[in-house]
Amino acid sequence: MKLAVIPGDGIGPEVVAEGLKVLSGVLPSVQTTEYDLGAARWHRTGELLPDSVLRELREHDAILLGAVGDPTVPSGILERGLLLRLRFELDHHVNLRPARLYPGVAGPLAGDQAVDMLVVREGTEGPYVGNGGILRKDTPQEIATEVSLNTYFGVERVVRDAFERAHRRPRRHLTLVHKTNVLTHAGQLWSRVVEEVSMEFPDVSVAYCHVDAAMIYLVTDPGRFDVVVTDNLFGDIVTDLAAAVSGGIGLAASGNLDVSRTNPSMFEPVHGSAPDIAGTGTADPTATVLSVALLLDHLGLPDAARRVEAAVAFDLATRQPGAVGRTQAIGDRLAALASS
Ligand SMILES: NC(=O)c1ccc[n+]([C@@H]2O[C@H](COP(=O)([O-])OP(=O)(O)OC[C@H]3O[C@@H](n4cnc5c(N)ncnc54)[C@H](O)[C@@H]3O)[C@@H](O)[C@H]2O)c1
Ligand SMILES: CC(C)[C@H](C(=O)O)[C@@H](O)C(=O)O
Ligand SMILES: [Mg+2]
Repeated sequence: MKLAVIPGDGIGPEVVAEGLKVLSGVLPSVQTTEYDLGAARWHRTGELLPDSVLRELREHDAILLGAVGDPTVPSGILERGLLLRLRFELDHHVNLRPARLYPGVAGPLAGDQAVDMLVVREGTEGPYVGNGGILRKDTPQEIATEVSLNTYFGVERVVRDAFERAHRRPRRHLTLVHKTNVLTHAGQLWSRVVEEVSMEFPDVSVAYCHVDAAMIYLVTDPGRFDVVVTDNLFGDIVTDLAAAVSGGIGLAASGNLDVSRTNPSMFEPVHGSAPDIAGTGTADPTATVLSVALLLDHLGLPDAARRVEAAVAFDLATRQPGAVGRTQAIGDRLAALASS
């Protein structure tokens, strides 16, 4: 298995080091190649993602990424020019983001709320495509637009993937999260496609929820969600809240998948480079380790994936309440548990 590794910025390299410890424990044959991409390279050379590097990345079976983004680089340069360029060039149209409250983890919600959901976020369309611009810049008449792109092709393939995943889960329930009462053009397309594809999955029950109300239910009644399918921007926001109600952003994993397998898929924690804690050794590497489990599943190694998840479950169930974790200590423990 040839894995490209992009540690990136801030806590990215810290959590990726622990993810790789766990991965090499369960899959000793893994061959890794590290790519120096991110703020340091941009400062040094002005490069974000050279075409030659992109070509090399395509030769790998998968990519593991830490995080990108740095306070010394103008906002959006690394995010658009590196991270989103990777997702778009490699056609990562399904952004898989599970959120599960593990036993023993103290979530912020009152009572014993169960959280076990899978957000299937569209990854290559929506307002993320950069469709827009600025007119009359730096004048009082300035106009900025970001036009959300939604194609039948793009919506259908992610909705279909979400139904297939819902069909394989015990609860077989799918919720479309959107804002069809206001974004009527895109909303009609998403609703119609969900209705159409649902005909092929009669065993999957379907619900609809406006995104604003979904924020209420994520806090008051998260158990109502099983698979959630949504667009790129709503999915970004929904998954940070889903992470928060599942014990924190330090536990939230993701996979950016090219379901057709034409290009390597990319696995990364949901969180960013966390400049506020970078270098303190306190970043939780669990999100990266759970992203490694998603990677193993994607590569057809479910036994190894389950061992990694079981290691995380055991670690979370036995962590000292309130103790601030140390990145390396958590990684060492997870690596030992997963490979024992
Ligand atoms: N996939 C990515 O590479 C990605 C994702 C989100 C944000 N970003 C970028 O990261 C930078 C910082 O963004 P932000 O502050 O909005 O979001 P962030 O996710 O980096 O941090 C939000 C909060 O969560 C905490 N946090 C994040 N990861 C943690 C971990 N593993 N363990 C413990 N605490 C953790 C941080 O300390 C911070 O308080 C920005 O440049 C942003 O664009 C990148
Ligand atoms: C950094 C940014 C481009 C990215 C996104 O919006 O997708 C991040 O927030 C994420 O959730 O992976
Ligand atoms: Mg995000």
